[in-house]
Amino acid sequence: MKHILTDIEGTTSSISFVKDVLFPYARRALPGFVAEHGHEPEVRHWLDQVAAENGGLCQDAMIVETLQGWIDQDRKHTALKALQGMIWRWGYEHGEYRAHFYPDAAEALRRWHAAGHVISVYSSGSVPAQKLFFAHAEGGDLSGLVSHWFDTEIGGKREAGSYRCIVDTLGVPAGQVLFLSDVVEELDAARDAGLDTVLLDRRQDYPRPRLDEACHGHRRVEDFSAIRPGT
Ligand SMILES: CSCCC(=O)C(=O)COP(=O)(O)O
Ligand SMILES: [Mg+2]
Repeated sequence: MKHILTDIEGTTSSISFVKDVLFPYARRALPGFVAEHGHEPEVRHWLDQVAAENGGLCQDAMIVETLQGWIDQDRKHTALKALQGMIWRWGYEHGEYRAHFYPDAAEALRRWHAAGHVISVYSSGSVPAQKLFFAHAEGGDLSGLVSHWFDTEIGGKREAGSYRCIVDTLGVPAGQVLFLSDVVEELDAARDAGLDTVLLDRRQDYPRPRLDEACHGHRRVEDFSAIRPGT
């Protein structure tokens, strides 16, 4: 059976949900979260990393400002993603929002799982954030469909080495893994590592279709119903 490795934002779920709901929520909650939890070792570890990487920022207010700037720039920094995940937990658990999934994606993930395909996730969102996202999916908990979770602690999504590490962890030949993403550079890296690839080019996220050379030779689909994982 084929292993399916999927991205989240722009692939299973809309970019707008992440940019217009999750990011602003984290941006607003960040100062209060750092004031309340900044002394906890798990939080302090990431705050100190941000401080050290930015010339030794000495006040939490400066770290918060740096992190808010990164949210505005959509930086996929591991420390920011870890802290965002901790903040989003409260919002999910208190019903502030549910994670958006395109119906075709939720349906295909259920069908592929039932058919025996192994499903894994690779997203810039931290692993705890990914698990929350799937557990609080709009149409019901999807977390039980996923066997393995990967984030940027394994490496950047545009680096072939990350996909080699993922394939090693999965313990299957690279050619048996199908990677789904909306970002061509991520698919290029996965293909360099020997994975099969499909580009998600959803009209809701990318109003102008990416055709021909913009697809870099990756198979292009507009939703999950057109994907056949094979055997
Ligand atoms: C799953 S957590 C919310 C998504 C997120 O923070 C993010 O950066 C998503 O990036 P992706 O790699 O899934 O495109
Ligand atoms: Mg994406």
